[in-house]
Amino acid sequence: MTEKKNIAIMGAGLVGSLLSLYLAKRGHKVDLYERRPDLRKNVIDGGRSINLALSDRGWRALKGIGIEEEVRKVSIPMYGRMMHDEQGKLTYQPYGKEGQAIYSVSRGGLNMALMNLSEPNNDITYHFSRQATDVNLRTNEVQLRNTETGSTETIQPDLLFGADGAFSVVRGAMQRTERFDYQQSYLEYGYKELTIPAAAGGGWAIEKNALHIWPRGNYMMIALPNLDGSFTCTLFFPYEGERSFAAIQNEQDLLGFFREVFPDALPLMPELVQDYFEHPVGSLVTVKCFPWSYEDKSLLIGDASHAVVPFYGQGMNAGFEDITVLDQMLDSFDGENWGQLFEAFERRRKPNADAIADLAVLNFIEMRDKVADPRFLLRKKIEGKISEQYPDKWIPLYSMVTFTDLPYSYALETGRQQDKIMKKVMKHIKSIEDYDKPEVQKLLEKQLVTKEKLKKYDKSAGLE
Ligand SMILES: NC(=O)C1=CN([C@@H]2O[C@H](COP(=O)(O)OP(=O)(O)OC[C@H]3O[C@@H](n4cnc5c(N)ncnc54)[C@H](OP(=O)(O)O)[C@@H]3O)[C@@H](O)[C@H]2O)C=CC1
Ligand SMILES: Nc1ccccc1C(=O)C[C@H](N)C(=O)O
Repeated sequence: MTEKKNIAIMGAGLVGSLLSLYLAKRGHKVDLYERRPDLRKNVIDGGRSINLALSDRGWRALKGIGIEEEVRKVSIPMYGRMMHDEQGKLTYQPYGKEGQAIYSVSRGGLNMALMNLSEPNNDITYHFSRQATDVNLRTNEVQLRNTETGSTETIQPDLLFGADGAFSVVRGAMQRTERFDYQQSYLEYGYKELTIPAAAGGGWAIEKNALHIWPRGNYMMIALPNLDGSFTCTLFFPYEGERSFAAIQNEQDLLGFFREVFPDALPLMPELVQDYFEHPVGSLVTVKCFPWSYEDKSLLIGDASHAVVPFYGQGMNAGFEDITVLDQMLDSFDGENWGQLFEAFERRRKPNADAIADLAVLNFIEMRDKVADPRFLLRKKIEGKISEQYPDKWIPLYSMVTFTDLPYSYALETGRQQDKIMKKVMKHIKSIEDYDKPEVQKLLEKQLVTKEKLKKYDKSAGLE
C-alpha cells in the first residue's frame, strides 16, 4: 500500500476537481486551492466560457469515479455539424457512425457536479479564494493569498499538483529552473460569447442535437445547445483587418455585419448588441512546455502543462485523459519513487499533448472554411464509406480523436497518411456513387493502411 500523502492541488477547475477524487480514492489527503470563490455560491463573471464538448476520453475518466451517468443526464448529444451558409441554407455532416456524438455540457455545471461529489469525502478539502502567488519548488512551499481578506499563508504539502490552468503559477516557478522548455503562441483571432435564447414557446430555436457552424472563410460563429433551450454562440474573429473586432465600432457596424453574413442567426439573437459590447474578447493561446514535473515534489497537469485552442473540443478531454493515464500508472506504482513516476508520466503524455495542440489549430481551418466546401463534405462521406468497408483498417481522423483512446500522436500521424491517400482517391470521385468504381476500389486496396500497421503504434505514448 502506497504511503498516505498530504497532497495540494492548485486550481479547482475541471481537472483539479476530478484529480482530487482519483487521489483520495487511493487514500491520500487532498487539499485544493482555488483563486475564485466557490462557484456554487457565486455567479462567476459571464461572457467568457466556450461550451465544452465531452467525448470518449472525457467520459472514460468520469466513468472511473462513477459519475458518467449523472453527467450524461445534464449533457446534450450533438451528432454532427450543422452548417449555415450566407443565405441561411443548411448542410449537415455527421461526426461519426450512427449514434456517435459529442456532448455539450456547461463548464460551471460540470465543475459543480465534481465539487459536490468531492465535498462529502473527508479526505478532500476545498479552499476557495486562495490564490497561489509563489512556489518554492525545492522546499515545496506555496505562498497563498486570500483574495477576500488579503491575508497570506504558506503551505508545504508532500506533493504538489499544478492544475492551475493556462497561466499556471506552478509552471511559472518551473520556468525559472534550468533547461525548462517553454513555448506560448497566440492566434491572431479572439472570441466573443453571444447567445441565442430559448424559443418563445420554450425549446430550442434551431436544431438541438447539433453543433452549429456559420463558416465564413477566415472567421466563423458556432453555437452549442444548453439544457434551458438556449445556445451559447461564440464568434471567432480576427483582432485586426477589414472584417475584425477592430472594424466593429458601434451598433450600426455590428448589425450591418450580422445582417450581411449571419442573416439567419440575427433574428434569433435579441441580446446581440448588449452581449457584444458587454462581453470581453477572449484570447486563444497554445502552451507547450517540458518537463512537467520537479523532482519527486510537483507535477503539472491539464492546461497548466498543455493549453490548447478550443477548436477540437478536446482541451478538457485531454486533461481528463491525463488523469486516467496517471491513475493507470498508479496501479503499478510501488509508492516509493514519485519522481520516477512523474517522469514516466510526462514522457508518455507529452507527444500526445503536442499532437492535440496541433490538431486543434488545424481543426479551426476545417471549421471556419473547409466545411463550407461541398468537395470537403463529399470527401468526408467517402471516408465514411471506406471506414464501413474496412473497419479494421480505416478509422477517420476525427473519430480516432473523438471516439477512441488511441494516442493523439498516433491519430495525427495516421491522419497525415490518410490525407495522402484521400488526395489520390478524390481524383476519381465526382459523386458518392463513384466510390464503387473499380479504379477507386483498386486504389484503396493498394493504398490502405494495413490492419497490422494500424495496430502498430507506440503504446508507451498513450493508453494501454
Ligand atoms: N469553457 C471554458 O470557458 C473553459 C474551459 N476550459 C476547459 O477546461 C479544461 C481543463 O482545464 P484545467 O486544466 O482544469 O484548467 P482551468 O483553467 O479550467 O482551471 C484552473 C483553475 O485554477 C484557477 N487558478 C489559476 N491560477 C491560480 C492560482 N494562482 N491559484 C489558485 N488557483 C488558480 C483558475 O482560476 P481562473 O479561471 O480564474 O484562472 C481555474 O479555476 C481546458 O482544457 C479547457 O478545455 C478551461 C478554461 C475555460
Ligand atoms: N467545443 C468546441 C468549442 C469551440 C470550438 C469548437 C468546439 C468543438 O467541439 C468542435 C467540434 N469538435 C467540431 O470539430 O465540430
